[in-house]
Amino acid sequence: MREESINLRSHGRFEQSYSEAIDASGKATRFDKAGVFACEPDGGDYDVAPTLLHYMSTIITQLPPMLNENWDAQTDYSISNAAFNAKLAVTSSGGSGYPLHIDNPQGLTVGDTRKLTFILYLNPSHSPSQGGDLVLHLRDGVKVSVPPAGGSAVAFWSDCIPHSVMETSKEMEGEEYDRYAITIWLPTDDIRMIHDPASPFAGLKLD
Ligand SMILES: O=C(O)CCC(=O)C(=O)O
Ligand SMILES: [Fe+2]
Repeated sequence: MREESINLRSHGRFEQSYSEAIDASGKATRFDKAGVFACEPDGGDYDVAPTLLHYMSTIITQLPPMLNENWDAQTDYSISNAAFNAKLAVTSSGGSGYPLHIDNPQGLTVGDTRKLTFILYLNPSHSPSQGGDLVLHLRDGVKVSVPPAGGSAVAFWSDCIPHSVMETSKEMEGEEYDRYAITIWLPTDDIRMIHDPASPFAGLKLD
């Protein structure tokens, strides 16, 4: 899938990636993420990236029912397989990263029902010295680092888990060190689960 991602890139399918910062009044401002480029693969990419598209459709159809059968009555997150969005992102080698953010900070105020962020890393030759770890900022200052090693996958709540991507190493430049990841966001069918104050992760802040 890394090869397919590189081929999509050489077909000009990646664009500068941006994020939104939310100020105290709740207003969102866009800013570019330096050295990060993204592509939203769709059916038209099938010829170039068939494995990626099969993978995406397998996650979208199989992950929600697998998760949903495990919830109990109090915590039924009702992950949906009716809709999704997916993004292939490359974070360039040589010092690029993502600032601390929450994927779905605004939630229902902007009609965003994304609940689960699922990421698969496409970096089979990753070594720890390349940097680019995903860092999840949990309660009580607990931070969990996930190296973006090929084949590793991580999932977290889109509406409440602050996370960042550490800079890729400035000493290791070159295409072979570019950090590829595919992210799939799954919404919930139960909108009460978005920014649910009863969630054990409610109220985590970006600091
Ligand atoms: O690639 C990663 O590890 C995280 C990406 C991310 O945070 C995002 O796309 O919102
Ligand atoms: Fe994110």
